[in-house]
Amino acid sequence: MAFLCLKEGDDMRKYRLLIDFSKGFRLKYIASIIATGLSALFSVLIPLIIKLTVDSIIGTKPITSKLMINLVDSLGGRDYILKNLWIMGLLVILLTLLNSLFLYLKGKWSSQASENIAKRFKDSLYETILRAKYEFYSKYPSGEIIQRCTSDVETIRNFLANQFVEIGRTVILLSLILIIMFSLDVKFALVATLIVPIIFAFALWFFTRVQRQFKRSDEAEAELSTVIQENITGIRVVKAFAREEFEIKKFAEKNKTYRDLTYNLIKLFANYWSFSDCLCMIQTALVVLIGSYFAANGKITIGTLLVFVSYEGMLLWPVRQMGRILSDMGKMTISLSRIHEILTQDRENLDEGIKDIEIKGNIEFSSVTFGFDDKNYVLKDISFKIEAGQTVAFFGSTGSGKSTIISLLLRLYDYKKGSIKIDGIELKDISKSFIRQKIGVVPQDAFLYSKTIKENIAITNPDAELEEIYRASQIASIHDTIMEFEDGYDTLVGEKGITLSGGQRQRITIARTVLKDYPILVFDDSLSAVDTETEAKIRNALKERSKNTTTIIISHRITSVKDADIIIVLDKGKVTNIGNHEKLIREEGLYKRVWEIQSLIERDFEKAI
Ligand SMILES: Nc1ncnc2c1ncn2[C@@H]1O[C@H](COP(=O)(O)OP(=O)(O)OP(=O)(O)O)[C@@H](O)[C@H]1O
Repeated sequence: MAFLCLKEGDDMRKYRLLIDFSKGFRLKYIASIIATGLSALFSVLIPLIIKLTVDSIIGTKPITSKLMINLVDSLGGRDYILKNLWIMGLLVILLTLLNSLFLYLKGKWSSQASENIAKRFKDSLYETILRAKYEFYSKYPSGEIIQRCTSDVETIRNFLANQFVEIGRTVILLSLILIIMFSLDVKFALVATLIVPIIFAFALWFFTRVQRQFKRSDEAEAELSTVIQENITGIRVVKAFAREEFEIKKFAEKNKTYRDLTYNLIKLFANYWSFSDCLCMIQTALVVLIGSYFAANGKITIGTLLVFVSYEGMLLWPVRQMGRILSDMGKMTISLSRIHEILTQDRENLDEGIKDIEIKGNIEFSSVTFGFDDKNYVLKDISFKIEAGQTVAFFGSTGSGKSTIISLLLRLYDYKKGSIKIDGIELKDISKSFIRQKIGVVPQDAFLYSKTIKENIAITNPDAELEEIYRASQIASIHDTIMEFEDGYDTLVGEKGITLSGGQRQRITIARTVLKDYPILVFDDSLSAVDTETEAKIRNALKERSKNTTTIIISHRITSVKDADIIIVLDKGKVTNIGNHEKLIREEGLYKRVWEIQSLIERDFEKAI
């Protein structure tokens, strides 16, 4: 899709974005503007027909316009129409109907185009977000991303559906009205437009100023939603720490700020509309008073007076709206920039690199140094070697860099210094999607979708037979628990479904990972909520399942890592000790210290029971 190919560039690029995204719907917009032009024309003709009737059919003023002469002739001539005045009434009804028809078509076409453009924006944003480089997710908070995909797109959709075509309608309507007014009577036209520039300037000034208030009110509303969302998600914390009173007060304060800002906005609008109405009334009164004076003195006809009064009504509303539209354009431009910023994010190139090689599971890190930025290194000169089929554990204090090693293995980030080899091939040369299909990770955060347990497990292998799913769950020691649920594997998980314990969630994510045959398996602190006995059962079942799988375990618990072939101890991004349990409990270092403390606690616990 050509409209998806965006690169960073100057400010005009964001408008280019809009043009690119409207591809295929531009004709609809053109048709919509033509329809709006026609509807404006028909509405402008109505007062002229009334003028013709009053001045030249009922009255005796000669008809000067060629168009009107032709019209009267085609309707049967002046005398015939005078006897059948209903013809003019019918003509007015016909013009009103045509006006309505074209207004309907305008709305229909512009909505179709804007809805489709908004859909394109959302699809593209979603695709970019999913394909973005991993850094992207730490750069933009999720709330911010959601806001750009929803309210920013909505601002653009609204502008394209309503204001964009409205600009066309206003320009056409104003042009027609001004041309007709000035061709009917220049002096009276000047009177009829005397205050119009002031009304327009006032509208523009007000709506530009009010944008800031809108922004503050929007922010206050977003804060209110965040408080609700955080407290509902974290209701256990609220209850456990008896924070209800505090949270209720916090909400009430934010709610008050929001109410005050909204109230302020309503007040501002009330002031604006009353003052603007006042200006419009002065303008209309000027037309009626001076127009009546001109008519009484024979300077203009009654029909002309009627036309001006009608046009004044048609003219003032779009002028006021124009101020709003122009300031909304500013709002739309900001939304467009925010969307443009997301759409120009670098995407991951998943396919580039070596594919279709057999991964056995040999891993070698040589002097790898890595930092999320250029100043602070999280991994410093890391070297180790893992042979296919071995179980390796990373042990270290929190923040020591254990998960970062896995991120590098998955090519979520690229290392700049040192070398990582998988089966002798430099990791950077292997395709990202390929390597991710070969490394099964059970992450720290046991995330489950709002689907059934079966669907959650089968994510890694949607074609898996039920028997295979059962087997994976048995390895993860969760099968019996699932069978105890009323709906078994069809039990729904998530907000509308069953509430699972942390350990149950972890074991379901383990079942999900072992359902597929990965040559390398990673358990990133993913057994922390499982008791040690169940953990041992899971590890034994895993060993039995595949002797050739390289298994990487990350844990703070000695019991989780002590049976590993190699334990790699990390401290502040450096490897401090490497060896098996027996070797490490004899060496001075973090492992020995933690082992001593944990053994002491276990002994005390056993004595107590
Ligand atoms: N995306 C990121 N951007 C910047 N810094 C990060 C990022 N992810 C992790 N870090 C930092 O890198 C360091 C190592 O983090 P890492 O998650 O690898 O530690 P860990 O040993 O797995 O810790 P834990 O046992 O608590 O999970 C920490 O100081 C952390 O703050």
